[in-house]
Amino acid sequence: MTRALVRRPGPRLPEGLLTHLERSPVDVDLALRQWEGYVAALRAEGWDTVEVPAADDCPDAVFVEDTVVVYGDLAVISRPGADARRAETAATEAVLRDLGFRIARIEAPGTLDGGDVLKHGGTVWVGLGGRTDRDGADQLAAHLAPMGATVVPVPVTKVLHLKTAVTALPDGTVVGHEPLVDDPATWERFLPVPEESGAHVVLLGGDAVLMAADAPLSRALFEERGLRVVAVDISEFEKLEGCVTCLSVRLR
Ligand SMILES: CN(C)C(=N)NCCC[C@H](N)C(=O)O
Repeated sequence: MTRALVRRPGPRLPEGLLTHLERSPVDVDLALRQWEGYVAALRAEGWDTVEVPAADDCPDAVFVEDTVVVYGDLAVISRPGADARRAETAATEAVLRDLGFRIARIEAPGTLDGGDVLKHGGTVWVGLGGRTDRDGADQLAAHLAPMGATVVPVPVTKVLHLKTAVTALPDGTVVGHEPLVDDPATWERFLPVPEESGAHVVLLGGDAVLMAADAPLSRALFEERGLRVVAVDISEFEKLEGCVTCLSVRLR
């Protein structure tokens, strides 16, 4: 079964944290319609979506990816690097527990955001930067080692999260917008993309990827490689340093 966690945006979305961008007005109604479009796109591709109850007091709760790292049947509940986001994890934990996942946690003083964790084929790259520290990465490595995963820490200095800089295509090629990637040589197969949001793909299964609608040149590159692209408009979330990966957690 293919399922994905999602979390509805709340009325305080425009107050979401910003680190690298200037604040610009966020249209809450448009954001909700865009979120519904995102969820509909997942469903149309065969994903059952499970809603973590909304957290209207937490402006950034819609970015559910940051609250957990799921690996097989294990859910490692994060300890977000931003204090303001710590309250978001409890509801994610409750939902995953109910779904039958084993639960582990990143404990204080370590910090780790799910957006800093890129998994592909048994390797787990963890971005060390403003949100995730060495202790958090070490704790994640200890939780995942019994499952055969290798954690590779990598620096993140130019953007918020590792997955703001890079994600992986279905064949493991890592895609990134070079000016925002600390060290493209980290990955044996690295494909530079011309747009910042072209660096963000959600793997939908097979050769299908979900990406933002505002990266047509990157989309064309992916299509030339034989990928089927589903594009969604997420402009209101991009204003808050979000991207397509942040809005869901795929459970396989
Ligand atoms: C891969 N990305 C970018 C994420 N997983 N999360 C984005 C969180 C954005 C939020 N305003 C914040 O600053 O926390």
